[in-house]
Amino acid sequence: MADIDWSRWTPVDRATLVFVLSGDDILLIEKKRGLGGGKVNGPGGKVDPGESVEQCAIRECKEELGIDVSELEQLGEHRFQFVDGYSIHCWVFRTSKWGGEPVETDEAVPLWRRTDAIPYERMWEDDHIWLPLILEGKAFTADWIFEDDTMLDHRLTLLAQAPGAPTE
Ligand SMILES: CNc1ncnc2c1ncn2[C@@H]1O[C@H](COP(=O)(O)OP(=O)(O)OP(=O)(O)O)[C@@H](O)[C@H]1O
Repeated sequence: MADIDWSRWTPVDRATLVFVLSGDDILLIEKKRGLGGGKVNGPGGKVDPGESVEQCAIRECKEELGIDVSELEQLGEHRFQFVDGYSIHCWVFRTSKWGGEPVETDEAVPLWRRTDAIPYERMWEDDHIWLPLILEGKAFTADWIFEDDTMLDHRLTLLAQAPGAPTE
C-alpha cells in the first residue's frame, strides 16, 4: 500500500457487482469474456456515462442473466488498482428480490451455489476475503493492489453503514 496515495486515487472505470441471495443459495455467474473472463463472479460490469451505480447493477443483471433485480442493498466498495495502471472502482450490492429465471447469455452462465459451498478457487483472489461479509450484510470499503490475477496487497475496513455513492 506504501506507494499509492489513495486520497488522490481516481479510477479508470467504475463498475458494479450484484449478489442475489435466495435462502441458503447464492446466484453467481461463470463470466465468458472481458475482465475476469473464465472466472466465477457475481453479475456486474462497467457503469455507463450518466448512469447511477444502482442503474448499472440492474442493467447488468438483465444483460448478463436476463433477470430483473430490485431492492438492491449497497454494501461494499472496492478500489482495485492494477500495477499496469488500470484501475476500477467497484460497488457491491446484494438483494433477495428478483424476477424471471436466470438464463445463459453471450456474457455469462448462471451458477446457483449454496452459500457454504462458494467456489472461491474459481474466483478472483480477493473474493474469499469480502464475500462472506456480503452474506452477513456487513458494510465495508476495501483497497486492493493486483498484478494481473495476483493480489499483492490489500486493506479492508468495516463500516457502520453502507459506503455512499461514488463522488468521482
Ligand atoms: C481484481 N479483483 C476483482 N475481484 C472481483 N471482481 C472484480 C475484480 N476486478 C474486476 N472485477 C469485476 O469484474 C467485472 C468486470 O467488469 P467489466 O470490465 O465491465 O467487464 P465486462 O466484460 O462486463 O465489460 P463491459 O461492461 O461489457 O464493457 C466488474 O463487475 C468488476 O467489478
